[in-house]
Amino acid sequence: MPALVAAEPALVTASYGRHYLVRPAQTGGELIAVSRGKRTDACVGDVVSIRRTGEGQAVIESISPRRNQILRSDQWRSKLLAANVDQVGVVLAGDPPFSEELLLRILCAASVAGVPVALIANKIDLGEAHAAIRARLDACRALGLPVFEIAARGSASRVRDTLRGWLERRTTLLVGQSGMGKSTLVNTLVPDADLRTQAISTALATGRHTTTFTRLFDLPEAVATDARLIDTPGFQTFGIAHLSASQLAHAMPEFAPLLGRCRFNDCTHRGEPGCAVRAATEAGNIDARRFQLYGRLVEETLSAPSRPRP
Ligand SMILES: Nc1nc2c(ncn2[C@@H]2O[C@H](COP(=O)(O)OP(=O)(O)OP(=O)(O)O)[C@@H](O)[C@H]2O)c(=O)[nH]1
Ligand SMILES: [Zn+2]
Repeated sequence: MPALVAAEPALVTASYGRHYLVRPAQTGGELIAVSRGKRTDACVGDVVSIRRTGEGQAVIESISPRRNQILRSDQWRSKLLAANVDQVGVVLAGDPPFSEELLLRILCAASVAGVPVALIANKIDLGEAHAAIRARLDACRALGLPVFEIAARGSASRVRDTLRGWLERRTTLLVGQSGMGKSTLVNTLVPDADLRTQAISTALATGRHTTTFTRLFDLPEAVATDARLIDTPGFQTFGIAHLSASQLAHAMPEFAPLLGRCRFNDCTHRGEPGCAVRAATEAGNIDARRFQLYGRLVEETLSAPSRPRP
């Protein structure tokens, strides 16, 4: 049957299971979309080709090539968080204490995707808890990661002033362990986020009004110019089964000058004799905590029976 409706480009602005919201480039607004056939792997940030099927509805026919994609995966399946982003912001806090292992997983996934990361240390009003993570934040700064310090529940204008320059003219993927205050931050940056979330919940019939889906917001001009924010549900795990041991080693910036200097070409920098990375750690030139966490991640990658390749 010939197609009666022309295909048009659109941006995926929300995803929940097989249901999407898409914004047609020509008309703006939002349509509810499903993907055609069995391929349901569009994600927020994708540029897709759609065809309208009825009032406010469309099918996704194809996905444009991505310039990058951030995904998490276990040994069985991988889950796309977002595509075509300029940067990742990791929200963390001292209370509850953030997991440094979880942070390293995100850093590795973003590094392999070629996407820069900044840390957003929240809840600085909790003086003691914030002081407790300061040394770890400094270790990240020493590796070249920007670290912003905010109190999302405090002054909105201060939060905006701190983040504006970093947000402007970019698409930012915001991720975080549950409880770090990411929702509070999103509401500070996008004042009508809750209302819009409810509208999306209704449209996608998610049945819940919390962030159980990923969505893209345009930041108000008053907050940041030409900026988009992709909010993801908070998580407690972040699988990186799609990464190889070598990719993990290359995702550690402090290993870079040492790679190729170990005795064995295929050194995984755990227990092998003549390992230059381990020697540097023992000499105090590499942060021992990060080296230890890296070892854990490599162990997990090497013991995974098979890795899904996206
Ligand atoms: N003291 C303090 N508490 C904050 C701040 N920002 C957020 N919180 C609190 O931290 C708790 C978690 O905040 P949420 O914004 O719900 O956290 P979330 O990271 O979105 O958590 P999930 O919904 O589980 O993903 C809430 O009780 C917030 O009120 C802050 O700047 N200072
Ligand atoms: Zn080595």
